[in-house]
Amino acid sequence: MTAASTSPNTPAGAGKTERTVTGATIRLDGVVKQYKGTDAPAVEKLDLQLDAGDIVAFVGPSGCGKTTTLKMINRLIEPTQGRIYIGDRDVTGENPDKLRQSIGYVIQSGGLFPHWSVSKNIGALPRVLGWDKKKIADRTEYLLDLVGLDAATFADRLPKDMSGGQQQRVGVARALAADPPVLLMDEPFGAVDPITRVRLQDSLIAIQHELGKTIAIVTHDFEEATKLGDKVCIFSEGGHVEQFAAPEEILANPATPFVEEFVGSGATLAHLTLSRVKDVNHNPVLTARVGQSSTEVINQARAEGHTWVVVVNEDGTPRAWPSLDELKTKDAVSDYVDRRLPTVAQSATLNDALDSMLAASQGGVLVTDGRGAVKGALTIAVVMDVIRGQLADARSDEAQTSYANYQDGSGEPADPTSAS
Ligand SMILES: Nc1ncnc2c1ncn2[C@@H]1O[C@H](COP(=O)(O)OP(=O)(O)OP(=O)(O)O)[C@@H](O)[C@H]1O
Repeated sequence: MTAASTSPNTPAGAGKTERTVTGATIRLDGVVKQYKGTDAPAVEKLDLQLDAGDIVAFVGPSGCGKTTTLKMINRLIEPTQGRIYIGDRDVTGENPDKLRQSIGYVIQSGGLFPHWSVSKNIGALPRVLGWDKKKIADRTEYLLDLVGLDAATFADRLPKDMSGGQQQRVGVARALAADPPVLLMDEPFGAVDPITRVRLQDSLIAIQHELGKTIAIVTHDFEEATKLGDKVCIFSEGGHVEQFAAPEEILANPATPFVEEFVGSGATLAHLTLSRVKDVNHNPVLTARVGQSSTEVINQARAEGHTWVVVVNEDGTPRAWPSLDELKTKDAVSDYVDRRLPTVAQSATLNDALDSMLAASQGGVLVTDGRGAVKGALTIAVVMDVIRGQLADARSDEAQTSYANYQDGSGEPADPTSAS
């Protein structure tokens, strides 16, 4: 079930090409949940298949049954009827504690044990499974690196001494500790600020590209759903599936009036969330290291037509982006770190890139790979060009009477072929 294979499909969404899949298919077959003492089921007869290696985002109005559906997969909530399969296993009758050892679970704010260090939190399930100390320590280090935290700095910290975003990263590392094929995430990024949220989303996409788990994620945010989801499942009351499709398909062809209304007037802008930083041209940058001769760097930058450079660490992560005039003030490239440097991952959307520029009051943003190394820069002019193009396309699709072709009083567009 966890053998590596290559997905035969290349679904849209998080920008997939050929990739490793270690996840398992999740299948809900006629699943019903009726809570005791309620008149109507919270989830009525749900049939749903989440393909191995996909991220599936559950969205819909409050109370429609998203969380109930998610928690039935790991049996934190017991279905009233129906069967649930993970891979070939019918898990409906399995011991729930055992089942949960093979399903990662991430909740808002990470849900860490507050009095345990980061490494103790991550090693919790491996210890229950009887792994030896060395294997647990190696796995912890690997996972901290995977979620973008330095093991030497964070392994012994208590959750209270970390930011919300860092705690959430540890929450993801802990959920992946025993290498489960399935990861369930319940509003994982609901409690962090918007910039941290974008970083965590990009991190999840990078992790998913590396691991290929099957991930179900509940979110209130349609934009987040379209960014993360290979497929988005839009629920209405009673766990009724209004549409289950790739985000592009939902935006282009809403299946029901409910979906149309849910997606709403934000649909045009939501298209922006489907354009990724990696899909638009970004400019090359010249990188420099601390201690390099400023004259040398300036000469090279001039020869290549740059007016500024990016000072990077050994691993390629950026420290600062001084102009050539700033470089000139010192003999060697300084070790200054600019804490407000705007960066976006290649998997980020153009919306994210714009947010990042606006938050830093800059006309550009550095583009980084999954591990944070600088790959180039994106300017506001490039983003605006793409937005203009998309808005023009969206408008021409709307086939409405426009200012230019309106004929007085008729309410109809003028016939462009008739002479008047
Ligand atoms: N333990 C419970 N007992 C009775 N009813 C419940 C229980 N838990 C949830 N419900 C009801 O079941 C329905 C679905 O709840 P659920 O939490 O799955 O919705 P949701 O879509 O995740 O909502 P939200 O977005 O607000 O978190 C709601 O009407 C809710 O009030």
